[in-house]
Amino acid sequence: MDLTPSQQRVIHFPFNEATTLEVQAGPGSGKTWTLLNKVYHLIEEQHVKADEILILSLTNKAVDNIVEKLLGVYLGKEGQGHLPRIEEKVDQIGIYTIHGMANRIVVENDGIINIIEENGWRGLTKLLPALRSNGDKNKEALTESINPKLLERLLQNYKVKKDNNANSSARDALAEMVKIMKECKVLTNEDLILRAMELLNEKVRSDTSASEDFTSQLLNKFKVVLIDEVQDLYPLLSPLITQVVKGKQLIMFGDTNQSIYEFMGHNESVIKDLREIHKAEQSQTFHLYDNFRNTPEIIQTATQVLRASKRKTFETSELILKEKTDVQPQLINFTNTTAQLDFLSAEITKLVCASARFNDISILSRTHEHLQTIAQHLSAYNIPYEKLTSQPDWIRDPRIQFITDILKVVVLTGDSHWQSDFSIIVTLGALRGVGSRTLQTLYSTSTLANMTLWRYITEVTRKQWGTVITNKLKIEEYVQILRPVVESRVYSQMNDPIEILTELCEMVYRLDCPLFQFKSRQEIDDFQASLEQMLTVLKLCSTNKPEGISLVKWFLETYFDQSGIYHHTRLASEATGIGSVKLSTIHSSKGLEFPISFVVGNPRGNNFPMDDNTLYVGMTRARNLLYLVNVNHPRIVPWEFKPPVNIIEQPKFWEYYNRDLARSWTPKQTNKMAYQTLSNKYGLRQYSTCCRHLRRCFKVLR
Ligand SMILES: Nc1ncnc2c1ncn2[C@@H]1O[C@H](COP(=O)(O)OP(=O)(O)OP(=O)(O)O)[C@@H](O)[C@H]1O
Repeated sequence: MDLTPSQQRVIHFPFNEATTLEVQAGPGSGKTWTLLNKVYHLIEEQHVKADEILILSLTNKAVDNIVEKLLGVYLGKEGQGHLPRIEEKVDQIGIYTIHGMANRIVVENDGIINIIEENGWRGLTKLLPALRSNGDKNKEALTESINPKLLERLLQNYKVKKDNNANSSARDALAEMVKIMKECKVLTNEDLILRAMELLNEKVRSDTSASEDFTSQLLNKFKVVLIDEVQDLYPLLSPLITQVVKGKQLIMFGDTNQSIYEFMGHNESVIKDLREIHKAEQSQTFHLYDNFRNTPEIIQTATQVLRASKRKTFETSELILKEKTDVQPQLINFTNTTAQLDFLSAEITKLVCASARFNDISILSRTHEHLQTIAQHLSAYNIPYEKLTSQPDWIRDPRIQFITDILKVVVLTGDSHWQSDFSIIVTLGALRGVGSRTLQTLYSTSTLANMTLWRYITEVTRKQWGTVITNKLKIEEYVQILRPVVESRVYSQMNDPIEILTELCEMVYRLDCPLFQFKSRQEIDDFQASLEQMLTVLKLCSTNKPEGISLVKWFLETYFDQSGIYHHTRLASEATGIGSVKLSTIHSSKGLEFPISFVVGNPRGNNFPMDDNTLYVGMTRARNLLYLVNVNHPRIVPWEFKPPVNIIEQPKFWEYYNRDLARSWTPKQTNKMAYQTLSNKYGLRQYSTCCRHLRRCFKVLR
């Protein structure tokens, strides 16, 4: 692809330390493409070394995308023959998510840490002393029925001193929570950023010019920092990024209309901070507003969603735009979920019969729950799909979190660098019959005795545990099952992923944990899928484990990053098969594009209007065909849309579509007969109802 004059200006912007280049760009204007070419130019023409370049983004997916496409840019320019040299060079570039960078700083200085997940919050709620509201209904107080989400919010407010509504006993309890989290080395994502900032500041104060560690390198080695999707940064991140950028060349790319994390705080203040790092005369702003992605019909409708003041007013004649298709975005509303789901599967079938590929299609929704319902429906029709979540499903599965915590207990207990009771609290607290009172008593008496919780439950006899604990047998059983494994250190010697997982599951099965009491076949299938993914990541770890560390420890230290690699490999290998429809939240679809997108609202859910920017991001992911299904937005008004077309009857559109994707196409490829046969055979509503009925019978028979 030839670079446009505006892209060229960014790429040829001279390299000078302590300068800022801000690139403001619209959707599909080639921001990422320009960033990649800029990196190539910095290294090959402006003589900046690969390991002096730092690229930061907010999501793992954006980082993966950059790594993969950067290899593509190099290969395009230098040819396949240079692959090993190119890979080595791209490897040297520092490409991180901001949390990934913070994590490296903290682990390098403080050792392994626990980033708190759903099960962790649940465990912590059990440690809260039983407090009652002080009677004032307007004041938020801790009660016995506090849920994990509420605790997370209360703690967050407490830390930023916004807890004026909490009563004094609630405040004491929150102070106690903060103390426990500190003792157990448990961090929230916000804590991680703040701790990284503290550590970086400590380095600034000491002389680190000769140090080789990562934290010092951040300050001294890198010369250029490129930040992608700068509109997604929120105020908490600002001090850390500002410190890293100081004195270097900052090149930031962003589109304020795609800012979708405003609930974390205003992005404008971050942009202001970044603009002020270097002097105004050392800063320049360039614009990219061409649109290579969306059809004019799509971008026009998407722009309509923005307030008039936010719309960029450019003469269309100045811009590079795609040709018109004459197929407007398709607006459709359903009053119930079944009808919506039936429409999705029927329309996907139609699209595929009309020459689209499964891989071309994305379904974007606001919530994971809605996507899960859609996923179940697609699997009933055997339509292949893939979820594009920022975190793979298996990591978010509470059962897998429990298994991983048990693995931490058996592998890390007794490790001198790992003085954390957290996994024990979380796993004990998840057992049947182990309530708040038991957990609180055990934890406070072990702290008083100056012992870790593990030492306390294994060394102090149960008679001494006190009378408050009524379910001592349960805890003894836990000790009996885990103790031999902890003491024998058997897991540290295992190298076979299947053996590790099998042993682990057998051990977990012996613990009486309600999480493993499945209520439906679907739950079993979901858990099995998660286990399979965990196994794949374990296998991956066994192929890249360095010398001198056990497989399980390597897994515990790196599974988060490794699962990203796994996810990626799976998607790549999939490209050769029949492909799959991509299911994603709008937030996770950031930076991606798809030939066809369905942006769907949930007709049954809490259907508050989508905010302008989120909807704008969702709509601008579509290259050629956009469906707006149950989209609830004040500026998307039905009477401004033409009635939906029968897409299989639009040969001109399919000619355009295939040309845009550089695929050859003849009208014969649109197979109306196939669609007719399928819909006659399976019907729409009938098939779905019958299918659900069959699944229910099947479950009973099993
Ligand atoms: N100079 C060019 N000529 C032709 N196509 C281009 C050019 N630059 C970018 N493109 C194409 O435009 C599309 C959008 O590019 P890219 O994904 O980089 O946009 P973006 O600005 O990052 O979008 P968004 O902000 O919406 O994520 C891609 O398909 C890319 O290959």
